[in-house]
Amino acid sequence: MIKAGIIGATGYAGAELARLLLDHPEVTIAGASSVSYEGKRLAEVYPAYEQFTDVVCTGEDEVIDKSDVVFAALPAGLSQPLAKKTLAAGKKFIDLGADFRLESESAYEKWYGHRWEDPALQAEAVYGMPEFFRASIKGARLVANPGCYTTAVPMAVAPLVVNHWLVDYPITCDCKSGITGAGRQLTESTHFPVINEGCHPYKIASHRHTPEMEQTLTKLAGHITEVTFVPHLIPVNRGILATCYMTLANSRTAQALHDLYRQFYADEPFVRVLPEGAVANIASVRYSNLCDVSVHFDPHTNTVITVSAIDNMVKGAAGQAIQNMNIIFDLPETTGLLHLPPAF
Ligand SMILES: NC(=O)C1=CN([C@@H]2O[C@H](COP(=O)(O)OP(=O)(O)OC[C@H]3O[C@@H](n4cnc5c(N)ncnc54)[C@H](OP(=O)(O)O)[C@@H]3O)[C@@H](O)[C@H]2O)C=CC1
Ligand SMILES: CC(=O)N[C@@H](CCC(=O)OP(=O)(O)O)C(=O)O
Repeated sequence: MIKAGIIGATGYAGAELARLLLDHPEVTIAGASSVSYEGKRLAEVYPAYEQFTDVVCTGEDEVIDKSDVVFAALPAGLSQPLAKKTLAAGKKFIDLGADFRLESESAYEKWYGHRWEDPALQAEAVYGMPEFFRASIKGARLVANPGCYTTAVPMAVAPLVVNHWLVDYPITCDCKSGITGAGRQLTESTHFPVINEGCHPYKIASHRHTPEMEQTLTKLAGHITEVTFVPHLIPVNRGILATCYMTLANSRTAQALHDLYRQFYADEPFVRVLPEGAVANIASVRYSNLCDVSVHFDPHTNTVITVSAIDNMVKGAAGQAIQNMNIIFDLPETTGLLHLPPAF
């Protein structure tokens, strides 16, 4: 069995990792860390886990000592020293935060306000989006797991970007997120009466996921690819919906667009390209590692509109991290991750 440790186990992403790892047939949870709840059982923090785990929250070093693979689900800036310690101890490190995602130190400093502590470690980190970068994840010691919006948007647009079917950049990305995307800490802007019955655009054209999306899409396209990204908070617990608008370089039929998407994702176990006429919806991917993608065409303006839906806690965080772990440990990629979403 693989011994997995979770640093930041009491946060939303850490707790979701625990839920999924408890269901993974090749893993035991060897340790979980918390500063606020040190000495408490994780099931005391999350009563839903009572009788499923006895794991007790400890300090970070104890988790690293006991684990073969360490997942970190911490606020930005805290993972760098932990990754160094974990790798020095001969173990693997998967970071759910942003400390190793950006390939430019100045971009990391600009958007996250921290410096790189060890450029060699940054150079070693691989970006953990299996659908696009699977080969580099195999054998990696340090994986930067993508953010939630930065998973949903590339999934929605990659077939068109990779095959150079688009004429117009930037790509317009209109995204919605469930409230768990903001983490467990209560803030004024995530308070129930503020969120409930609303739909709040925020950080319009100034969100820190913009450079991360552009980094991924630029790699896939082979040339600079920009996005105009507007996130919105909506009153649901889970889910990211990305609606992306793009202009085609040449006129294409709706059939050709569907064929392109179906072929591109044909071998991807977690991507469902929906039949023509169906529309991706966050309700249909809840609690699963699935990404639903639907493709739509407006012949009047030669605009293609694609919609992707993921669960931000699963494919947008903990599930994708476990998918990366499966690849690193040479397990079938779907191990412990094939959960059917509830129908309603
Ligand atoms: N929520 C989401 O949908 C997604 C989140 N992520 C990323 O995952 C990471 C965790 O996010 P999320 O779970 O939402 O955040 P939460 O705020 O819910 O949890 C943060 C965790 O970090 C711990 N923590 C906070 N400050 C410190 C500190 N100074 N030292 C040690 N531990 C600390 C907290 O533990 P305690 O108080 O118990 O010590 C808690 O376990 C972030 O980097 C986030 O960007 C990525 C994709 C999606
Ligand atoms: C709703 C909400 O607040 N979402 C978060 C993104 C969550 C995420 O993916 O976090 P990181 O990429 O920072 O790890 C935000 O907008 O910053």
